[in-house]
Amino acid sequence: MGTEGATPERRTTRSSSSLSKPSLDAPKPPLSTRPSLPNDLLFSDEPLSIDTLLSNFPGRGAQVLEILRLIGPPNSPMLPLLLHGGVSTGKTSVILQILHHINRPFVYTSCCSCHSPRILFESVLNQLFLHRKNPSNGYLSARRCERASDFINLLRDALSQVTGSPRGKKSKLDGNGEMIYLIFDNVELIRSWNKSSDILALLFRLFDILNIPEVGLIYISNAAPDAYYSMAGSVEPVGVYFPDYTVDDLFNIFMLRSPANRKLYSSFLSVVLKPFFRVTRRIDELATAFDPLFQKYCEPLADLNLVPDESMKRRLFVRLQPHLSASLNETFRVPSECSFEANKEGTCSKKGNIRKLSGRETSNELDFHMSVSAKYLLISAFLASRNPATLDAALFDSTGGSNNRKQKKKSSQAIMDQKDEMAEEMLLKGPGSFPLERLLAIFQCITSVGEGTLEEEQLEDGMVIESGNVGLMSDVLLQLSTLCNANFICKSGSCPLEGSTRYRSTVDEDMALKVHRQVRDVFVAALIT
Ligand SMILES: Nc1ncnc2c1ncn2[C@@H]1O[C@H](COP(=O)(O)OP(=O)(O)OP(=O)(O)O)[C@@H](O)[C@H]1O
Repeated sequence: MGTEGATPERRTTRSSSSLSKPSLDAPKPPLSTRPSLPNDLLFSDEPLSIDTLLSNFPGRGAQVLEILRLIGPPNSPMLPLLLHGGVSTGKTSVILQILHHINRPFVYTSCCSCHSPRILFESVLNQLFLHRKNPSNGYLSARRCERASDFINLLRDALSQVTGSPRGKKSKLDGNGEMIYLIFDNVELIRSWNKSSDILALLFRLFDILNIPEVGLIYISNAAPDAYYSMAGSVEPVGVYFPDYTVDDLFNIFMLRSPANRKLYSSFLSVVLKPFFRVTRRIDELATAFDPLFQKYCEPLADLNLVPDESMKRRLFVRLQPHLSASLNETFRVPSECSFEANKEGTCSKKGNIRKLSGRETSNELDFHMSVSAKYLLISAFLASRNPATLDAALFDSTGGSNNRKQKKKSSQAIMDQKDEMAEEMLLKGPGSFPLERLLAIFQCITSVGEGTLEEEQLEDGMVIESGNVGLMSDVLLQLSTLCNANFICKSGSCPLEGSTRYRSTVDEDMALKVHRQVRDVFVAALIT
């Protein structure tokens, strides 16, 4: 039951005992699935102890404790939560194991397998109605839940049955209501659905719309909270950020999965982890690369229980080295292409959207054609998303940047220091949104600096694409719309105060650098890196 919306291979059936509070005499029937834990360590229906929970997630202690604090005791209402961070940072597995630990009922729906509002609505309702569509619970098999109003009505009915909260009345948590959590995973994918803003607005306003304190809402997203800030109702979700793992975190995470011989696996990790860390920090990608490499590493060993000494480690390493390079190339190549494909198709693939690369051996080639002004616009959007607006005055002058080369020489050290300080903060927050005016101002600034380069490129190409800055500016809105359609820039809702649309760059540093290499502007390079 309740597998719609969930990634099927991750879930097993949740037992009824795990769904009702231990204090209740008669356990309620199951509501949704107990997920099989993604690291395959825990399948037990017994609640997890806090120690087990924490030890299952190296590097996530702070997030686990923070979420537990925000969820609170069994009968206390909670504010909606938004768990956000990069791909494979443990958001889903952490929240599911937390619910296993606190042993409370929940409904889990992943937008990865929904594709449309109807499937999303029905996934939630199916879990709540135990897949029984019949007249007695008002959920008819012939009826498709297409409309938001139907969804809300049916959801209220189902929730009031589950929580004991009176239908249509504002209930007060008095210890009798059963707390239930609705989890919506990968909500960033909704942004590529039809009428995405309506459905996002509905989901993020459920707290206000339902007004049932026994319902806890938990959203999980790869995108940062301000992608949704205009969607939230009067109550904005409380954000919990899942940063990328450090190399030590990854070592501890992989040691959890280690085979019988921990010393052998540890010596293997000490060889492979650092080079791979420069290419990817994603656990799924690392695991895919490490499994065959570990087999290669062990091949010369007759006894797998052997504890390798230093000379043995060296021999194993030398033998592994060619496989290591090949595997590194493979890991580097495949996801970069996936990531680009995802962008090109305007889809936001679950595993291929955000790459945190620190490797610099990237090709200078873009596999597609883009006009010069589109390239500058893409770079401008990247800068606007990555740099706080407060730095603009320091980075770009009011003359449109024509004095920037000189100014940069004088104050580059101060600016770079300021940039360094802010870089870390920006990295933590993820790409920010910006208004059109700011994008145009940056665009104007960097195109006026890059005019010489532009002419060169036009001659190289053998045709005149645009003539100077005036030409660049004239079709900038057209280019913006093209970049939005190609998903290099996305609209991130409108500012409630100004009412104007805001944008966000979706490209990573690697892509921005490739584009920059094509326009070859020193000033831009200094800004990006
Ligand atoms: N700290 C950790 N310790 C052990 N395993 C982890 C940890 N973090 C993530 N994993 C494992 O990495 C894999 C991906 O985790 P998960 O799906 O929870 O990440 P996510 O942030 O929800 O990813 P996405 O954004 O793609 O949905 C799972 O197999 C999970 O068990």
